[in-house]
Amino acid sequence: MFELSIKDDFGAAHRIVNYPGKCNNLHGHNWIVEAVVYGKELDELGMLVDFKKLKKALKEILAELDHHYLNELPAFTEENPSAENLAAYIYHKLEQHENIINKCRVKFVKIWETQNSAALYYEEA
Ligand SMILES: Nc1nc2c(c(=O)[nH]1)N=C([C@H](O)[C@H](O)COP(=O)(O)OP(=O)(O)OP(=O)(O)O)CN2
Ligand SMILES: [Zn+2]
Repeated sequence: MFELSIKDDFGAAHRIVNYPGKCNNLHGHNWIVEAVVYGKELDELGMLVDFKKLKKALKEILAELDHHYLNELPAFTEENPSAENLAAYIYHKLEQHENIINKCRVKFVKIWETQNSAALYYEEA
């Protein structure tokens, strides 16, 4: 089995609705996102999936979040844009991306909200 890991980041505003503290207020983060994919079969170039394609896929997904007020996006009007929900959102977008689907599986998405706090989303195989 082979695993590939990439990282990217985005900056946005959010609030955690009903949070009993300051995170209920509008504030921002520079989130750092790590995505790990895995698979068995390499292509004729000896690659699971080209890092360029993998990074492009993640960048496209993060571009829809970057410099937005996350609570106003359709994905986060019903649930808070917490680190957990953001990690799950990115995971599901990535697994459906044309550069990923049929080439490899997403193992996890990990998102750092601050230097010291991160959430990781994965699904049982
Ligand atoms: N499990 C989670 N807990 C919290 C989340 C979250 O997404 N998942 N989010 C927040 C807030 O968004 C907050 O901005 C982050 O809080 P915190 O890690 O406490 O960051 P601070 O910079 O305020 O850290 P201090 O150590 O308090 O300075 C809260 N919790
Ligand atoms: Zn926050």
